[in-house]
Amino acid sequence: MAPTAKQVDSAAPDVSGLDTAAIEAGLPSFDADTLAALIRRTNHEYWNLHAPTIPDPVYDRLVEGLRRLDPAHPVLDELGEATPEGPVIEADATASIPPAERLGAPVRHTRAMLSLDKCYGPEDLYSWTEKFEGEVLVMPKMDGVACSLRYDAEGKLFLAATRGNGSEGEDITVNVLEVEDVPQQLDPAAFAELPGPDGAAPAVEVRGELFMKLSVFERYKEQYSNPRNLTAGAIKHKERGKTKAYTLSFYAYDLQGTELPTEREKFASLRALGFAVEECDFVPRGELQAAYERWSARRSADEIDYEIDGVVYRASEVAEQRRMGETGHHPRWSMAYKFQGDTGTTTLEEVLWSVSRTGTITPVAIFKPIELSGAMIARAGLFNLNHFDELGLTAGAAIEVTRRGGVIPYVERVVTPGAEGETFDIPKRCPACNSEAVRRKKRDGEFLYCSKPEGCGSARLGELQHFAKVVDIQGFGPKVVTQAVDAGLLSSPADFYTLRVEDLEEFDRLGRRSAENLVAQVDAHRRIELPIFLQSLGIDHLGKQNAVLLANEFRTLAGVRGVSREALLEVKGIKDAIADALLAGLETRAELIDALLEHVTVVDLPERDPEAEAEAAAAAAEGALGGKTFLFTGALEAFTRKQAQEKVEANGGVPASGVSKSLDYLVVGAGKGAKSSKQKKAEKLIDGGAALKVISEGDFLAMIGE
Ligand SMILES: NC(=O)c1ccc[n+]([C@@H]2O[C@H](COP(=O)([O-])OP(=O)(O)OC[C@H]3O[C@@H](n4cnc5c(N)ncnc54)[C@H](O)[C@@H]3O)[C@@H](O)[C@H]2O)c1
Ligand SMILES: [Zn+2]
Repeated sequence: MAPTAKQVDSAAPDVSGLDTAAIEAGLPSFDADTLAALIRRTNHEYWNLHAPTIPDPVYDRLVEGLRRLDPAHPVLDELGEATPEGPVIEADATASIPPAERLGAPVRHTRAMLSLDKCYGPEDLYSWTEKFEGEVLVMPKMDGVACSLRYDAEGKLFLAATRGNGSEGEDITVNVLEVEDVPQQLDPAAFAELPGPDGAAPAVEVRGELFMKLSVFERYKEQYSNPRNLTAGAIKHKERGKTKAYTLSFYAYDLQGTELPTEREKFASLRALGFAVEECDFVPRGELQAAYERWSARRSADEIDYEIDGVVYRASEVAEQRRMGETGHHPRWSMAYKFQGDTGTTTLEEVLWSVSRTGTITPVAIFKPIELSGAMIARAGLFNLNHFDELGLTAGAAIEVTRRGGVIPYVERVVTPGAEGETFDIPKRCPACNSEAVRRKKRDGEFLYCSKPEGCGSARLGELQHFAKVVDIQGFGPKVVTQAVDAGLLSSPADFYTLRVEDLEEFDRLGRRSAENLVAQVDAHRRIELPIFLQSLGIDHLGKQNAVLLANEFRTLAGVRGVSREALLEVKGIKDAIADALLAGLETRAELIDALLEHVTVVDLPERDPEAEAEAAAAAAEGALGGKTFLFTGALEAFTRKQAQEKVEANGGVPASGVSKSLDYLVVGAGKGAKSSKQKKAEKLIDGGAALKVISEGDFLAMIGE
């Protein structure tokens, strides 16, 4: 027995609880079944409930993800609206049924109304336009309800149908007759001139979008969430005579059934036939991205009276369209470039130059954090030098930022330049290794490169991992560090301290939980003991042993930084060559040290007290803690709990597991926080006469002579 729909559903993964953030985080790792289940769920929410729960760009990524993993998946044919109940009527056969009798009936389109292929940036757009010859048509991507209109041999409208699921739509003819924008009779002169196939009369089909102007929607905006939903409701109204009052509009974007050779001629004909074609343009190839940006700017500035969610490009030559053909999903000769989620305006603070492992030096805009499509964004890569030059960034400029594909932060344009007009220069040298920086032309624009990428990239990866390892920031294996470097998030060890959950969770197979752990790890290491700090810098000859030696000798970071060659040579074990290497290393790392100090506190050693040192040395020799028991409580600052226990054991003491009368010392951490229950219990015992002592972290360190 074939499984019923219900059984199939219960076998599908449960995705009902996933919200936008969870979906975005999981996208890179979802399998085909999960993607399919999510697409089914969000389709239903969007088309049937008219209540989408995720932004369109995220939905589009789900579809794209599934198309990549399993192009033949049945869910990909289920996109769109559910077909209404009842026997399906062929489009041509509707002509013999009075429109009023077929309102709401399912209608089979003569040719499927396909979806559109999507691109998310200038790279995809330009590589698509390289696939054909001739002019490119650019139109707004209207956010309304797709509609097919069919005219008979006299040029009279006999059918209007929705797109539905692409192959079958819904009859809306009687209602469309109430839409003034839709001609019921084509202009006879223009119609007579249309070239039909092989000299026959053309069977004209006009496709376009029914929509409601924003100025009209004003009247309804209290009761309806958006003009598209209201348009859908108005055009499918089951009661006669109700549609007219909504004053819907129609944008014609496709004329079929004629032998016109170009889109230019088709659009001229549409106008002559009586359609009010909104703006559309034939744009030189070099200006396709600019056309997108112009529509985006006009939309942000409220200069257009209808909702659009992107622009649509189309190869104008019909011969090229035929050559390219279509997939089951979309024509290959058209491309939608959709606006990406929210757009926001913020203030540009700085431009950093981030060096990838392979030596590409990319400008990164740093701006005042803004929330876009549910995430806080504070930086955006600037793609290539052409984009950087075109933007004309100045410090303090108001910039418009989007998330491409609903995810990737992108600086669209400068809204107003900064008051001071301070510009940003393209660096002459690689910020990572100081080798010369060179400009090179590639297919998709000009880029900046480090002239010595061999040493540059791998050396920096090593430096970053060395830092994380020495400071004991866990979780930053080569995979994570590599991705962070490639994303422009990490180029110096100081950058660990500015990593944010939102950035990391985008990484391959990472997810929110792990991203949070990584950031927590970094946060837990904002106090670094001097010897560890010195060792973390990755200076030649400044390994663990010499770091401890220098720290013990010079006590403070300032002391180490200001050390003279003579003073260094007086330290036992430090010879000429090593002293020189250390001094040179400290100098080249000066910037790094300063950058780190903006995020971390280096715990210096206490000032030297020769007497105490002698005592401590003597005590250490016989085991300073003499078999006493120690327990630690509260937030320890100078060492971890594990290190504390090791110190107890190394100095002849015994770590205890709880507060009791037999405990000798309770060591209270120097970190802030409420009194612990251990400390309260210990104080009670002391009040009751126990010999137990409560001491500070510092007292403990003094006992063991540190
Ligand atoms: N957020 C969600 O949960 C959710 C769920 C399902 C669908 N959606 C959204 O619904 C939309 C429908 O998806 P799709 O892939 O079927 O459509 P699409 O995005 O591929 O666009 C195709 C449609 O664009 C319209 N269009 C507007 N202007 C046009 C022009 N100038 N030229 C050609 N076509 C033009 C046509 O009606 C056509 O049917 C998408 O935007 C998708 O993101 C969202
Ligand atoms: Zn370099």
